[in-house]
Amino acid sequence: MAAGQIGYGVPSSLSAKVTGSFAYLTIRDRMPTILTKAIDTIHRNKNKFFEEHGEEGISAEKQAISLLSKLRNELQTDKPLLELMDGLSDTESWNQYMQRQQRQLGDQELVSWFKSPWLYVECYMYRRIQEAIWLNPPINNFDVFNEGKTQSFFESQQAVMALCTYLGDVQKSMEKLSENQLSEHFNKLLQVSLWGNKCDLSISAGQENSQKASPIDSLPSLQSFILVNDSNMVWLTLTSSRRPEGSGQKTADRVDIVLDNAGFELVTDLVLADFLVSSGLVRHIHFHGKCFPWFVSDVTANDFQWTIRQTMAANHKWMSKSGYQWQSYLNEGIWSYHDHPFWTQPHEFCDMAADAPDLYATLQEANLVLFKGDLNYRKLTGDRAWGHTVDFCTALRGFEPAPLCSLRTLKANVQVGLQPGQGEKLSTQDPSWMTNGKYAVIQFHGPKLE
Ligand SMILES: O=P(O)(O)OC[C@H]1O[C@](O)(CO)[C@@H](O)[C@@H]1O
Ligand SMILES: [Mn+2]
Repeated sequence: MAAGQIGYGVPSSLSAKVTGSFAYLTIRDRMPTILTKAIDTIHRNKNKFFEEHGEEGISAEKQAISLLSKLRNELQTDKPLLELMDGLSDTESWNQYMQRQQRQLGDQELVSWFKSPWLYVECYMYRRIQEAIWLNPPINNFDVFNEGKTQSFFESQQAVMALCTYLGDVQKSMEKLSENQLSEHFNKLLQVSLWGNKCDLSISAGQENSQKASPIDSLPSLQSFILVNDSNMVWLTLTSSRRPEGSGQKTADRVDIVLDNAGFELVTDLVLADFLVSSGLVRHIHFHGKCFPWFVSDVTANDFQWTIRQTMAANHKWMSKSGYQWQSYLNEGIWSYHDHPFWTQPHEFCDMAADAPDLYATLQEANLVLFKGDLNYRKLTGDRAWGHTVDFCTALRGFEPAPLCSLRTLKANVQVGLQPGQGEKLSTQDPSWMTNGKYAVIQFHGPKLE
């Protein structure tokens, strides 16, 4: 077996054990910065807590800050990870996962920030942030990342208006569109949703990272940065799901979108979902979001509802029209929002069938599952040191609930399914191609259709 492999053909997890690696730099530099910002945000909201809850609010603020400072110190001094203490519904499962990690490490050393898999410890940090909040009523509903998410939405208003206007125009002429025109619009909106993923707040450690230009106009110049483009397979999957065979019925029953970030990215996902439904390509959309604030900018139920309300309230005809349309899709059950604790756990997706069989069964009902973003890609591939030419299917290790597609800009050093030599060429041209968010993939796995 080659060095760094845990079983036949399965490479080891990325981790900060490799000094100087992206994982190492993230844990050493970016994660403490995120914790410092969370502490600062709580502190800045002190007056609000006092106004709302009096002295109790102030002491909860102090206590939450002290837990987060302690967490930052544990991280920076590579202390062993600690069991969660908050007794919530997912606590036991997190603590069991820690035992699992410990068994893999053996009894020579303890599970710790710089020794354990990067995916695991990064997820664990967000769960510990949440523990610090949950343990401190009356501020236990506070979202430390809310300000950044709402700011990113407001700063992208120009782009959102341009996108909603484009959608409105397409919808006006929808009846007259040829199959080719429909597929062109589909490709554009798929790519807008792809590049929407450039705008997450975690890669920039919470720095402003919004979209200002018109998203449709930017597409041609971004085309050459798409390293794998399986959009044709996605289109064929949608159009061949028109069931039953030969009946002339034109609609795939369900597409699931596993959401990533709030702000501009979420709007691009909603616009794509609106197009899929209003064009008659798809009957239902299930959105999957997070149960609590996660990886700085990820969508929670609160962000999802807030975004739709803001879009409805916009002082722009096409934007507010879109917002009202989205709300009515939700009211009519054409769209629905779901969350499941598995999305805020550290597991690789190949574990889903065993560890969250109910969620796996839900995804099996979809004709297509779209996975947005970098973290979902890391979980799809297990965040492992795969060679670039390894098949996507191999890296999925049996995770195939339904035809699936990852829409991801590259922000972590795992990328499979490239052509021989493609990775090497990119490394020469742009050494940070895997982490600078400039490149992207539309990577599909499912039955190959003609
Ligand atoms: O929002 P996305 O696309 O999942 O990106 C988040 C990514 O940013 C990072 O936090 C950057 O380190 C990665 O850990 C993570 O994969
Ligand atoms: Mn994210």
